[in-house]
This record gives sequence, C-alpha cells and structure tokens, in this order.
Amino acid sequence: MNWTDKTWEEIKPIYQKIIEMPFIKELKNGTLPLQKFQFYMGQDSFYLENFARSLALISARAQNIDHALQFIRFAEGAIVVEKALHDSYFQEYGLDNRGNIEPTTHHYISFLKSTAALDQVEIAMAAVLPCFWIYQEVGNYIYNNKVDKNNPYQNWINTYAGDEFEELVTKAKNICNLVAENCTQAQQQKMTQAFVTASHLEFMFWDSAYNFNRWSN
Ligand SMILES: Cc1ncc(C[n+]2csc(CCO)c2C)c(N)n1
Repeated sequence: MNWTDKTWEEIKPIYQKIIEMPFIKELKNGTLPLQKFQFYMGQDSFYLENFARSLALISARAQNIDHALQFIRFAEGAIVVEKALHDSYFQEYGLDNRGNIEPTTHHYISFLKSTAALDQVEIAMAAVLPCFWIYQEVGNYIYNNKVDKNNPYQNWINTYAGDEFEELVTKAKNICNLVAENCTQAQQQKMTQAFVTASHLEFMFWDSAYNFNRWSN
C-alpha cells in the first residue's frame, strides 16, 4: 500500500467526525447561520495567506525541481483563493473585514509555518496535504448529498468541487508518495504524524468557527 492510502486509514475517524459536525451538515443543507460562515471566511483569509507562505517555503526547500515548481504553483493557487475571498466572497456574504487571528487559526498557521521552515521537507509536504485532500473529500461529500437547490453557500462550495481541484489534489498526493519512497520507516511515521495533526486542526478550524472561539468572547 502506498503512503497516502495507509495514512488516510489513520485519519478515517477524524474525517468521519468532520462529515458529521454541525458546521459541515449545515453548510451542506444551506442552514448554516451567516455569522458562523463570516467568522470562518475571515479566519480562512489569514489561513490561506499563511498556507501560501508555507507552500512557498516548501517549494524553496524541495530537493526535486519539478516538486519545487509544483509547490510554487500551489502557493500561487492559495493566494488566488485568498484574493477571491477578499475581492468577491467577503462582499457576497456581507463581511467588511477579516478581524483578528483567533486561537485555532493561530495554532494551525504556526504549525504549518514552523513545520515548513524547520522539519524535514518531506514532513512539511505531508503536513499540508490534508488541506487539499480533506477539502476535496468534504467538497465531494457536500456536492453529492446536497438537499437544496438554493443553498446560499453554493458559490463558495463550488470552489472545491470539480475536476480542476481534483487534479491539484492528485498532484499533491503523488509527490508525497514519491518522496515517502525515499524515506526511512521512522521518517514516514513522522510524515504520517504531521498529516494526522493537520487533520485534527482541519476539524478544529470548522469547530472553532461554529463556536466563535476567540481569545476573548
Ligand atoms: C482551513 C482550510 N484548510 C484547507 C483549505 C482548502 N484550500 C485552501 S487553498 C487550497 C489549494 C489551493 O492551492 C486548498 C485546497 C481552506 N480553504 N481552509
């Protein structure tokens, strides 16, 4: 079994918890209160900016020039998604500014940036993979189980459904499998641990938006 298939097995319980969480259920049904989505969008703007910085760092540290090219393209993609938030979705969903970096966002972006800067680059590649892969799975889940044609969040949901995004995720997975082949068992385990941590943080990111977790409430 390749590294990605093995690793997905590890996070299946986390993924299941994500699919069942109220944020995702209500996003799928179109009943998510607007304020919770606004909180999420504001935090996601910080996340995307710093996710892109982490990807650019990974690109700079990648040993293989094709991987460097791919990661710098991922970084560009994340900045483009952030710009789409600021330039169109903020207005569409009535948000005038992104607010402050709240605890879970702070935790997640600190984890990504420190991993990208200080850990072995293969571990950093594993740490950013759940961002792609979980969104693809959740996007497909929402798309395949949609209930209401007039979901107010449909435009945003569409960002993560579709073939173009799927291609991106396949590229990210393939790179992880290729680099894992040249890692020792111990290094592969560290890659898996980074993937699991990021998956927990993906759960927390939605959960914290649903509960408006702030430094001070
Ligand atoms: C907390 C959080 N995690 C993952 C994504 C998804 N995502 C953001 S950018 C990108 C790839 C673009 O190169 C993907 C898949 C998100 N929006 N917010």
